[in-house]
Amino acid sequence: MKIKEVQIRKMKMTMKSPFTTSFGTFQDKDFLLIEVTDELGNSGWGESVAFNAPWYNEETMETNLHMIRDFLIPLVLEKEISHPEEVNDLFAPIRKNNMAKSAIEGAVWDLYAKRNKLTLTEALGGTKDKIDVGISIGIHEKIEDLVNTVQGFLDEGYKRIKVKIKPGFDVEVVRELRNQFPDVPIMADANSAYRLSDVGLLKQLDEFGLMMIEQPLASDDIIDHAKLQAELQTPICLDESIHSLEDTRKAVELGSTKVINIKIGRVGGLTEAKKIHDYCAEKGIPVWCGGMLESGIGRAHNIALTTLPNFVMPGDTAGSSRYWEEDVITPEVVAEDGVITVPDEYGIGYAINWEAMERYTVDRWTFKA
Ligand SMILES: O=C(O)CCC(=O)c1ccccc1C(=O)O
Ligand SMILES: [Mg+2]
Repeated sequence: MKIKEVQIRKMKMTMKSPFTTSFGTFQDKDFLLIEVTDELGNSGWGESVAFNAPWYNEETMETNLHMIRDFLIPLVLEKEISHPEEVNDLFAPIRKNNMAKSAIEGAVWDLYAKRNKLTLTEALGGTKDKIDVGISIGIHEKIEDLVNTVQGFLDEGYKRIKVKIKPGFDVEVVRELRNQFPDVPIMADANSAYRLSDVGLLKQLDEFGLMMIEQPLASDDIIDHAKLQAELQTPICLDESIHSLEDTRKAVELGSTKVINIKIGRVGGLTEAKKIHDYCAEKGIPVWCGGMLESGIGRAHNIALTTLPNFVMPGDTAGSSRYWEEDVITPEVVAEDGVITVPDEYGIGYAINWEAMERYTVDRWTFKA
């Protein structure tokens, strides 16, 4: 197939409620959507998960716009691509900028699946028709408010509770949650808020039987995480530190991580995500799919990825209604009793809600050969 046209849409959506992590609060989401069109008129969609500010990683919506427009689109336009795995090779001359690459690569996967009358799940080799999902809950000023929020999501049926922690909002919070919810699978995500010297404090979390602690130490570290894991009973799960299969291999070999959170954008696309999945399956490392507060487009990609067999733990892919008054896809993603039914339409499996799509679009650019 040949990519004849690429369109970038700049989107502006506002989440129903603010989401606070150790590095800042999100509510307004400005992000990019990509639509690629082939010579037969088929189209595929991808989402850039870069945020407005470079808090989670160094990319932003604006750096992604620059990379996509000035470097990545020229590498795919008019190229003969027989399989989306080739997009990685086309992008190889460009260093990093994984979220920008992933936005286009994801669109090419959707296009490829639709053109070949496959679901994205089938194109990836996924094996599930339903996936279990958990929910990620931001930092709340008051522990009692957090307890109420957790109870609400448990009532909706989410299979696992992830809470954000940071220094000063950690041991007591987890203790209270464990008291209130003795049997619920709970995990904590620190988003790199601690140093190895906090080992004493982090060890105090061991008594609460957390499923795992996500990214306790620096986003560029795998050495100190290995030292920390040797001291902790709670399994460490790396998020920010993993950008590729190579990073995964090194972290697993060092013993820095016992679980991996795979985010498609962070690793540069579905092809690399699948490679990480396959490697972890071989090594007996369970994986789950992380989230970046995506719109329905990115969410649909996450669902398809999660159908691969070694996604054995509930991910952060909650239903659309957890984030948005109205999503850009139809039907919206629905989590019923913590289970999402994998769509059976071709490609990402959801149609565009054009009315919402246009309403949330603030700018757009079209590129042709
Ligand atoms: O619901 C989601 O999409 C996941 C939310 C989440 O935990 C998160 C949100 C923004 C930035 C980083 C993270 C994270 O997984 O670390
Ligand atoms: Mg995380």
